[in-house]
Amino acid sequence: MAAETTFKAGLEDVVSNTSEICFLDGKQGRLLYYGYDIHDLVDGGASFEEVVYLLWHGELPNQSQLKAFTDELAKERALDEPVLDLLKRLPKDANAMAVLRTAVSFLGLYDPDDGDESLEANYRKAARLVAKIPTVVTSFERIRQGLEPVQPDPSLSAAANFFYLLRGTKPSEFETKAFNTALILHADHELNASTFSARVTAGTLSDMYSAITSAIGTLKGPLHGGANEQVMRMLLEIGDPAKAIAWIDDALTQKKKIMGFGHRVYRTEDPRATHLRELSKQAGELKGETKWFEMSQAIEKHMLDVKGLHANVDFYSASLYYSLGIPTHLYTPIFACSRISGWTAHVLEQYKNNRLIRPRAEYVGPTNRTFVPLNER
Ligand SMILES: CC(=O)SCCNC(=O)CCNC(=O)[C@H](O)C(C)(C)COP(=O)(O)OP(=O)(O)OC[C@H]1O[C@@H](n2cnc3c(N)ncnc32)[C@H](O)[C@@H]1OP(=O)(O)O
Ligand SMILES: O=C([O-])CC(=O)C(=O)O
Repeated sequence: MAAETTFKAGLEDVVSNTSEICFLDGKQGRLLYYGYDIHDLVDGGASFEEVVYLLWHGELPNQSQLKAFTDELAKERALDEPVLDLLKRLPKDANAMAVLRTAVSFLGLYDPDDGDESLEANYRKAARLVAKIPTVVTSFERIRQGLEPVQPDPSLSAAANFFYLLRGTKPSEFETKAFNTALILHADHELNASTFSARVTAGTLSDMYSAITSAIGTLKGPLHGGANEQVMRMLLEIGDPAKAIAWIDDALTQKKKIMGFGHRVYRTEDPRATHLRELSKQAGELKGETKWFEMSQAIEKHMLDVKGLHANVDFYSASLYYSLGIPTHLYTPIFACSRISGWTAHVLEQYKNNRLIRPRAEYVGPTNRTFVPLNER
């Protein structure tokens, strides 16, 4: 049937809304949050909390604004008893992203602002989500390991607190700095699939928790946030840097996608990979085990040579997190611990200037068929 509008597979390059939050230049490899280049935020020593504030308010906080904001976030980190109870009752071998999706949906029922759809209430819900998601991720991991969840430490930054909740001990300066950088780099990325899905849900004027639950389910897939875990599984399967090229060639011959490569928007180096590559190198050196970094580098070079594809954000985050001693199945939940800042920023922006998001499909099925009653078929 004649299409009323042009069909673009995967909505490639289709512009769905205006946004002030994130500027992405796929040709130049530039990524800006509210006009600030991520390289400047990282090299200038910004904290993840400053970036969250920027994404929600469009301006960097001054010192007293930042103090009030970090205090607000730190106060909201602990989980209510029913949520901890739920985590204890879930199957111990459940997928960590499925647990997060379930727990976030459940958290909404206990939010004191549940049912209040004012913008002020939605900012408070956003703060609770940013604060509590790392607690959900780490608490379930400890429960899974047969350990008691740890109480959040309000004196620690978001980055340091994550390790504290996971291990019960404070992280090193390098671990905190590396993780803070990873959190900043994953915070927002314009209309990626999970953010789009959050905006579609918010666009029906459904609530914040529904929008974020949609986003978590979307991030989980291996073509999106789930790729970082698949990258590490690939590196572990290869096992030896000397075997990497043959492994990749074999996978490419079988028309398999190599996880951590390619991007819908970037046609050059993903600017986030620049930092993650360096952090992965440093983390490997500090650990005295550089093989995962070396293997990653060999694969990166080969993929560029034979396929012209660059590493994306998920590629070097894998070997970085591995060298930081983080279990592989937590890599995608960690992505969510950061991206929750961008998701909530986009949901708030959607609420402020809402229009239902409802594209069209180009119909390619049959038409004008004659109905035959059941007893005649
Ligand atoms: C946080 C993030 O979401 S970053 C992305 C994380 N995802 C991954 O790393 C998974 C691996 N990468 C991919 O699957 C893709 O590159 C995506 C999903 C990121 C982008 O997909 P699209 O924009 O739809 O590109 P598409 O899949 O059509 O690829 C275009 C061509 O490049 C090839 N290609 C793209 N990525 C890869 C890859 N990782 N390995 C091998 N070939 C690839 C495709 O096979 C296709 O080739 P063809 O034209 O000969 O058929
Ligand atoms: O923008 C995208 O399509 C995927 C991505 O890199 C991200 O979500 O960080």
